[in-house]
Amino acid sequence: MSENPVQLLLEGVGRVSECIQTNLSRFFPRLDDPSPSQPRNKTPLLTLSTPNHPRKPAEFLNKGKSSGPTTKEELGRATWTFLHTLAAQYPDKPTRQQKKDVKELMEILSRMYPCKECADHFKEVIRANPVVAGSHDEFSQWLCYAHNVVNRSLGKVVFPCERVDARWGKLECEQRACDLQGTTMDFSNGAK
Ligand SMILES: Cc1cc2nc3c(=O)[nH]c(=O)nc-3n(C[C@H](O)[C@H](O)[C@H](O)COP(=O)(O)OP(=O)(O)OC[C@H]3O[C@@H](n4cnc5c(N)ncnc54)[C@H](O)[C@@H]3O)c2cc1C
Repeated sequence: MSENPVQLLLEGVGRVSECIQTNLSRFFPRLDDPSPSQPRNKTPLLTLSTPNHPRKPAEFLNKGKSSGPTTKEELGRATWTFLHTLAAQYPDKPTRQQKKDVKELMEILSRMYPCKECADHFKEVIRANPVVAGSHDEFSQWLCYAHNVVNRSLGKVVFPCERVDARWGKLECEQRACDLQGTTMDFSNGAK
């Protein structure tokens, strides 16, 4: 038992909390319990973090990320990961529909990206540099260029686009099951 008064207080509150939870859980079974009739693990609904109980509250809700609202930077990194991974898997010979979809996706992003100043800036970026998506190489290079325009405007280092395929490989997926299928015949009438 610790002699530190704050520690003692926390331990006391922790015990009261566990007692309340044990009693409450008799009235409110956990939704994820596969069989209410079987004995369940006693996982408290709420835990306090003390040196003796080092569980972090809400850890399970937010794996690997500090709690709190998503920042502009986190959103940006996640979105670039999505976009560059999409480009890495974009087929060498995309279908007409895939070329149309990828352009529309960029347009939608420039209207609906959940950071208004970023969306407005991206609108200008794609207006000045229309999407080029006739092949995997074209689209991944265009995206790298567009990302660099954003990088420059934020005073960040410009990425060497000849290394884009090394940085953003295809998604790891058994037997390439995640690859987007393209076409071996191009019916696009030269549309890029
Ligand atoms: C469409 C869009 C518009 C944005 N507009 C703004 C804005 O106006 N204002 C603002 O503050 N933030 C904006 N952001 C967020 C910003 O771009 C960054 O994502 C954020 O600042 C975090 O930057 P970061 O340094 O962690 O790396 P990020 O720029 O997020 O890049 C992630 C990783 O991608 C790699 N990378 C970097 N450049 C390239 C490239 N050219 N090609 C390929 N890979 C590359 C690097 O390995 C890097 O670590 C925007 C994000 C998006 C998706």
